[in-house]
Amino acid sequence: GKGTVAATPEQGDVEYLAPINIGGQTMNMDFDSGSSDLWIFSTKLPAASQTGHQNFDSTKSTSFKAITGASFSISYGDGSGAAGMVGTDTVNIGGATVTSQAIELATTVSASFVSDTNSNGLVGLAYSKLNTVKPTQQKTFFDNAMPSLAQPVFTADLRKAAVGSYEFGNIDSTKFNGSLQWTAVNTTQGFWQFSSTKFSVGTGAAMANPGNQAIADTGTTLMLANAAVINGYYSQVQGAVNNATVGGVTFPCAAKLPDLNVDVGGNFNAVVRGDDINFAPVDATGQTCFGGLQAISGNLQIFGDIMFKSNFVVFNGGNNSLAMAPHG
Ligand SMILES: NCc1ccc(-c2ccco2)nc1
Repeated sequence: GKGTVAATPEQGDVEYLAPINIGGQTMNMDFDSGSSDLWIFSTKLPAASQTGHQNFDSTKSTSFKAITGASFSISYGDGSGAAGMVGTDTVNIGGATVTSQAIELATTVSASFVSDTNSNGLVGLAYSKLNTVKPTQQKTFFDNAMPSLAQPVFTADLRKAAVGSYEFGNIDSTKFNGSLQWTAVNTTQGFWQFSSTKFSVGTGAAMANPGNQAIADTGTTLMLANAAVINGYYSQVQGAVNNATVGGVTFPCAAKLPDLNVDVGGNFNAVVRGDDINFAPVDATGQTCFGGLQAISGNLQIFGDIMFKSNFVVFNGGNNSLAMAPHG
């Protein structure tokens, strides 16, 4: 089988939401290739946390089964998190269906999830080894769906301020230009991870970024790269400054932003368009803009939605590889 759902950006492309059906109930969810729990807002939450959200009611699903004694607890890089209980139910994403998918019913969620009323949970699409359910770890939707998918793949087609799509089991060649370029991924840490040891800015010379890795993460808004990339890139942007008050690099909104070229797995170069690196104005005057490329320390970079806006991405769970091509 296969399934396709629309991926709709929140205001400002902060995250992309897509509908899934759980035991007959539709929930708009944040698909996250950087984590591996499918958790949902539920009627088990305090009433105040449920306000404004779609809340899954397990008592209204005839196919829901609790997993006695199972629980989950997850925290994300941005400090947000959720925890609760676990059951199984039928999950249908655009036609791709898993009859006994572990669904994690939140009994507590952090404040930033409560206030993000467009999102009613996450669909984790990284490797199942990262799943937080105890005492028995559970599988992701993609792992469970794979054997019945026409191809063992899912694709992300995320667009700047426009509706895109997530697709399971099929690669829609009308959604990208040219040919897909492939790399193997390193699954050791449970991410869709690859090396990225070179980069260039605009038409500039390639610069080394030795020992660096990156993950493809649809659940992170920005593109988080190490100091070498940040300095190499923003040294080419007139008026770019590290603005501690705002919390990152800003530049004049009128700045002409060069493309960023990053090596993927030593196999190909991915282009992140300059226009996609202009993330948003920092205030209503629209004079100063916040960069979509921001710093992260260490050598595991996080290529989030900013990278996906320039590239159609295929995740192949059959042979643990990943492909990219410019959007069509
Ligand atoms: N990268 C995982 C992830 C996704 C969303 C969120 C989030 C916090 C508040 C609203 O959304 N946090 C982390």
